[in-house]
Amino acid sequence: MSPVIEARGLVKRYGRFAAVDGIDLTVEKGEVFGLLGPNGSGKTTTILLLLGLTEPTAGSISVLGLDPLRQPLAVKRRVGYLPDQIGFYDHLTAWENLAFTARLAGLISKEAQGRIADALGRVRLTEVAHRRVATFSRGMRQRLGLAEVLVKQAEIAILDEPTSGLDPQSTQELLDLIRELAAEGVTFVLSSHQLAMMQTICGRVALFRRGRVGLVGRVEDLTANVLGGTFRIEVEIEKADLVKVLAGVPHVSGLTRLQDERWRVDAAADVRADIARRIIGAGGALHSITMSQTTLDEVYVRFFEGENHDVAA
Ligand SMILES: Nc1ncnc2c1ncn2[C@@H]1O[C@H](COP(=O)(O)OP(=O)(O)OP(=O)(O)O)[C@@H](O)[C@H]1O
Repeated sequence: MSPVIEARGLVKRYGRFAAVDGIDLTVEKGEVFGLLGPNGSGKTTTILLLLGLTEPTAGSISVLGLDPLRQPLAVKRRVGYLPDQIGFYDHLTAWENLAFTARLAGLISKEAQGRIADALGRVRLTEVAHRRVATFSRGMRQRLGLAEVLVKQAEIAILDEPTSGLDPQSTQELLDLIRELAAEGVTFVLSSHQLAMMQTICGRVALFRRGRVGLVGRVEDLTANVLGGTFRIEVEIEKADLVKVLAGVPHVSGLTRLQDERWRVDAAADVRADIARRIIGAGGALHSITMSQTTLDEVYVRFFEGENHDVAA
């Protein structure tokens, strides 16, 4: 494991208000790491701290082994940042915008030409390379943002709401590109409220709550932590009392009646075979037994609903 981002005890205060209130974060090389949380929970402030765009009140940050505050230019050179509204020069073409990026990255012209052509090819913008960016759709702008990451060969890309406003196909294309680049070792930090998208792309996510990271981990692990069961099994039965049938079955953590004979079982393991055997053994009729994946959406809703229960570690 080689961490590319490490934050310890990070605090950012505005006056007496702590926008970031003691965050510890470790992101490994090649990870796709998600920042989630309600508006105002501190995600953007954390990103600004990582980029050296604002000064921490306390704590330490290391990005690619650099201190963003002391070495902001080195960090900017090696980290790509795509804010919600990516700022391109609209009156310039895609190619010209990337040429500008290349110049800032200190590339000589010949090397820049090759990289720009390759990057535009990878993000499928070759055909519109010489069109003004003002005419680009949001999906094209997002892809051009990733082309920038490619041109400067950024090792980390931080993307804010990368798929908001994109149609399903453009979303898919962007996510495929992110996956490809992550497989090549680029580390991604994504901040988004689109939970279903985050669940498909992020290896780990951090749930922010009032300036702190309440939970961090793989979605499956958060599920176990927040919902008490990783596996959700739906059972449709007849002529059996599921409450009695399941009494004492190992790994079962919850039972909810959804409709007359439809039940949901929460369990810490895949206990479908065991459940089926017991229902038949009790003389019941088993109409269906299916397992559904818990969504990040449910984890999120339950986590923030549970403010008073304080499920956070
Ligand atoms: N420059 C500032 N001065 C004062 N307060 C600020 C400043 N920047 C951010 N804040 C406050 O810090 C808190 C955290 O803001 P931040 O933008 O980090 O939240 P966020 O999680 O990114 O929210 P969103 O999901 O809306 O992007 C908010 O209450 C915000 O009002």
